[in-house]
Amino acid sequence: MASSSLFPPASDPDDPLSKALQPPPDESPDDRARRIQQQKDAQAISHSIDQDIQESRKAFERRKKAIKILLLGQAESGKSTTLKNFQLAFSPQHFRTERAAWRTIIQLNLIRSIKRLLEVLQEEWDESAQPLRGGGPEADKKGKGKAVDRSPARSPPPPKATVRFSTSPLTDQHRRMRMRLSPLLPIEEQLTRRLLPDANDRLQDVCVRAGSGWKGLLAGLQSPDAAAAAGQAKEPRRPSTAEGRRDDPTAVLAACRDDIVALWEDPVVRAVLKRRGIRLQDMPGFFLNDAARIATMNYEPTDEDIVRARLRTLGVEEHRFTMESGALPGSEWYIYDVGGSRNNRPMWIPYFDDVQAIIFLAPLAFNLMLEEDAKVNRLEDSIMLWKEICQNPLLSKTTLILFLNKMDILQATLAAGIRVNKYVPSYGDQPNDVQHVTKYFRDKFRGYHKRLSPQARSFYWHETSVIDTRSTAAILVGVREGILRAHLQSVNVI
Ligand SMILES: Nc1nc2c(ncn2[C@@H]2O[C@H](COP(=O)(O)OP(=O)(O)OP(=O)(O)O)[C@@H](O)[C@H]2O)c(=O)[nH]1
Ligand SMILES: [Mg+2]
Repeated sequence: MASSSLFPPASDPDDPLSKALQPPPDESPDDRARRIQQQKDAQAISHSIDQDIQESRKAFERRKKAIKILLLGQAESGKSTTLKNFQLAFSPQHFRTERAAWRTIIQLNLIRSIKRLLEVLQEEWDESAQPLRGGGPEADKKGKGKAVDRSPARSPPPPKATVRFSTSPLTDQHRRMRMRLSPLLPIEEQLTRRLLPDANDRLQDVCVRAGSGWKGLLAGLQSPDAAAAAGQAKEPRRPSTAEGRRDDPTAVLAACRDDIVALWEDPVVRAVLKRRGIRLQDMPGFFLNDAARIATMNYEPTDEDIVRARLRTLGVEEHRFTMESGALPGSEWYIYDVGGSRNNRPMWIPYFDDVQAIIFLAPLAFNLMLEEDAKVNRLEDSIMLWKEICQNPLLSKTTLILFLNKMDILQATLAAGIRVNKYVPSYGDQPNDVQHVTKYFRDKFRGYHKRLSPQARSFYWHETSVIDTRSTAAILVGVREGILRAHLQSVNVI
């Protein structure tokens, strides 16, 4: 131990170090007291180093024995949402301690939708006053096949065509509402900059860097009354100053509540959105339908709100939790949640040789393109990623579990009459319904798994809508038991 080597026993008079440490023969009482104090301090430091080493050793052993799961899939596939379902189902107490931080994220998600709505209205005003390229406002979106146009407000097209857009049905009343909502606009930028100070380009949506302590930062950002009320709000909250904090969205949202609700429910606005082919409902982190509940001083996120909140992941986040119930309660699990966009993918590799299972999220988004590359179809990208994972030799013994996620969106897409064979010609004239479409793509994933896996392994898959916490909890119980069984088999316990 470090403590014994620092202070050799006094009984060894020949030891050179002991000799060097001997007090001088003419030591004064003050010097003696100082020397003894220094020895005590050094001993305390040494003891705390010993403890740290022991703790690290224990943590290392714990991690070695723990079950580790890696969540993979492209951006927006639902990895972080699956993680939240895991926490909610198996570690609910811990999940709920983070409610205060999620409150701000949900408010920012709502503000983002309002911002997009106002951008659309602005485009409508601009275009109603200016000449347009032939083909109308939808012409440049068709090729992309995007259900939602999430691009920032674009400048009006160059005035080289002859077609004039009809006069906008929007009125002065709409302009006044937009004016009153304008204080919301800078909030997102201000808060996002605080969460990610080194971001230099325009941020697509709310994101945080892994391990940046954003939950603590966000919980701390709320005004004292907001923080006090988050958790057990009994009294309606008041902002701590007349204006509230400049970057605490609560007071500004509450002041804008009636206008937000009125604008979103306005039939003229809905008609404009429909005509322009924009479905804000499909944006990640869509909360406009809940604006009346959220834009209040004492808003408390529900579990479902937290699960639906959109927060882009950057890098790799490690989440450790202890099972609060079920088989092996008290067992430790590590879940690694990764950023799915292309520039994040190289960061996945260091985690490959140390995980027991991968949950791969693949939404059957056959009609959407990647946000980071509008030329690449999302489903093609998912299949390409799946192939890489299946054939990776580092993962040959890893259990792969496929979640065909966002089944609710697939259902809505097919119900809206969007045909698969328009985007995937090989689908041919098979029925355009959920059952056939799911089977077609599931068989593709299964085929690649069988053909490319370096050694035979079972194919596990689930159809999921991970924003539905109830059905997801049932699926996760099965997933957890399966992973546990495979883990115990691999260490020869069963
Ligand atoms: N309708 C629907 N929305 C979903 C589903 N799963 C996830 N979402 C939403 O899709 C958005 C993206 O989900 P995330 O879990 O943040 O995606 P991610 O894979 O972690 O994305 P990155 O962190 O960017 O890699 C969120 O707004 C979710 O609420 C689903 O099954 N159905
Ligand atoms: Mg994520």
